[in-house]
Amino acid sequence: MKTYDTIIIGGGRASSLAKKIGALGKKVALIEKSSLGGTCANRGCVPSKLLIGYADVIRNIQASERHYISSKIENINLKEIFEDNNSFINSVDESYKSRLNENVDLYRGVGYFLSNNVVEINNEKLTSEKIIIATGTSPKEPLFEGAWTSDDIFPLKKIPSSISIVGSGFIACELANVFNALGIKTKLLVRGDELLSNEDEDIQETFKKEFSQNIDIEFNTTVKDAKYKDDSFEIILENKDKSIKKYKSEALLYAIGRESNAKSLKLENTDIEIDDRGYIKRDDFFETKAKGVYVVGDAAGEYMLQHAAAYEMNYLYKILFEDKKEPLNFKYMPHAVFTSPEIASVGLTQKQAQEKNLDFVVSKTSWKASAKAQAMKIDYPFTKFIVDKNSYEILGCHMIGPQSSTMIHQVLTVMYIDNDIRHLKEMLYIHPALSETLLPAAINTIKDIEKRK
Ligand SMILES: Cc1cc2nc3c(=O)[nH]c(=O)nc-3n(C[C@H](O)[C@H](O)[C@H](O)COP(=O)(O)OP(=O)(O)OC[C@H]3O[C@@H](n4cnc5c(N)ncnc54)[C@H](O)[C@@H]3O)c2cc1C
Ligand SMILES: NC(=O)c1ccc[n+]([C@@H]2O[C@H](COP(=O)([O-])OP(=O)(O)OC[C@H]3O[C@@H](n4cnc5c(N)ncnc54)[C@H](O)[C@@H]3O)[C@@H](O)[C@H]2O)c1
Repeated sequence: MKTYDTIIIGGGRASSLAKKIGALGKKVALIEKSSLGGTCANRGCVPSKLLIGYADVIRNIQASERHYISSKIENINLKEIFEDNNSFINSVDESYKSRLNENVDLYRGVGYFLSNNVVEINNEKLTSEKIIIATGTSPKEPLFEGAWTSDDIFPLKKIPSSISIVGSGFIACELANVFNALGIKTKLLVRGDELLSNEDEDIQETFKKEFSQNIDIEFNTTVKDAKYKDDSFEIILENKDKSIKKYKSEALLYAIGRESNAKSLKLENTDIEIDDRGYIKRDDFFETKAKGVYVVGDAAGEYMLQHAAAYEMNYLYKILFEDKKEPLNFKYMPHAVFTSPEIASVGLTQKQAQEKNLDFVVSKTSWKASAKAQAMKIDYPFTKFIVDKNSYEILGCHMIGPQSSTMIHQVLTVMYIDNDIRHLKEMLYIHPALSETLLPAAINTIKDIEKRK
């Protein structure tokens, strides 16, 4: 049996953690069953955002008429686009591997527990007083044979001429935007009548209106049957009103959520407990029910976001190696949806603030006061603030419009340092940068609070 200072199971974001611990001169065993870099780098955030880069250029060209410029896309070289993306994906493992140091022993294969502090990998037994589980999630399986999940398009083996995407969350909307922009006939199949149902209702409403202008969406529908025959699916949809629709689509992709990878860990050999969704339980210091065994990132089933996973892993490092004594408390977890239109959000939605019976004001301010925003010649972008009436604390902020994911960082900074919306009113803005749109948004909110005092 080999003894290590730390064993890490799952080499996604945690491969950086392995490198950091190795740099302290400690021996680390890093166990990865697939490609280093995990979901985000190989089949998630990065390759999907690289594709969104192409989609953004196409959307701008398509919208040029707004600026009295006639333009026509002559050709979209799908082969080059996907080859580029595939070659990035093919480089990820090597790139992560090259960053590891001599103290990290990389084991390739599925790691699992024999007991609380013994892990088996490829018939070798490893032990450590510190074991970190960072095994992430996998896509929920498609309901029909031959259908894809997002894992099947990163890398993409065959470019379809048409694709149907089931789902209405982050992945379905981001990918529908990409495929549609690239000129691949795209249909989004939604079982209810909402898109991005976790967003604030005002954001959802504007998003649905704008997004539907580009994307062919079938709401209130279920795939009753899908048979792959002669290079395409024959899809039968049953709508809520029981009507039936039949059509063909070359590809069918399911983006209906993700599930825990905990099953592969043989946790029945340990004291580690899982919750009713199959995610590993932990305390405030990321420790599972087994002493010295920790769980971080998607494997804990809390946020499913790369920035959350990265933050947690850095924090665990501080707990284990830098004497950090306080638990990590994410008061505000931001996210963005990289679609067209783009959304960014942090904190409570209006509905959540109401459910919590908080004493708050809501403001919704168009970006149109800014010349830079006017220059974009689009009407819908706005910022919505939900702010505590007594303390001026920002409880939630929701944006929809170009570069929202960047713009929201100004709000995040205030929330992080000293959460009081009055800072956004008092600070100096470069005129007429897009961020300046936060000034009237803050002024409106504060005016509203003061009116009610
Ligand atoms: C299409 C898509 C787009 C996304 N876009 C974004 C985005 O824009 N922004 C964002 O914040 N998040 C995004 N995410 C989510 C993000 O990818 C995850 O939150 C992040 O990857 C979680 O990191 P992790 O290290 O916890 O897990 P993972 O990256 O999933 O890593 C877990 C690793 O563990 C390995 N593993 C599992 N079980 C075992 C075992 N028993 N033995 C050995 N190895 C094992 C897996 O092979 C994997 O490499 C996206 C996800 C997808 C699917
Ligand atoms: N920009 C980002 O940060 C980003 C991008 C992509 C993914 N992610 C992460 O990846 C996670 C997974 O993304 P996702 O889109 O798969 O999950 P999701 O939870 O965002 O959305 C899943 C959707 O599928 C629908 N659904 C579930 N079962 C269904 C069924 N049987 N038939 C039809 N529809 C069904 C749900 O109603 C929901 O709208 C997200 O939670 C997110 O944290 C983040």
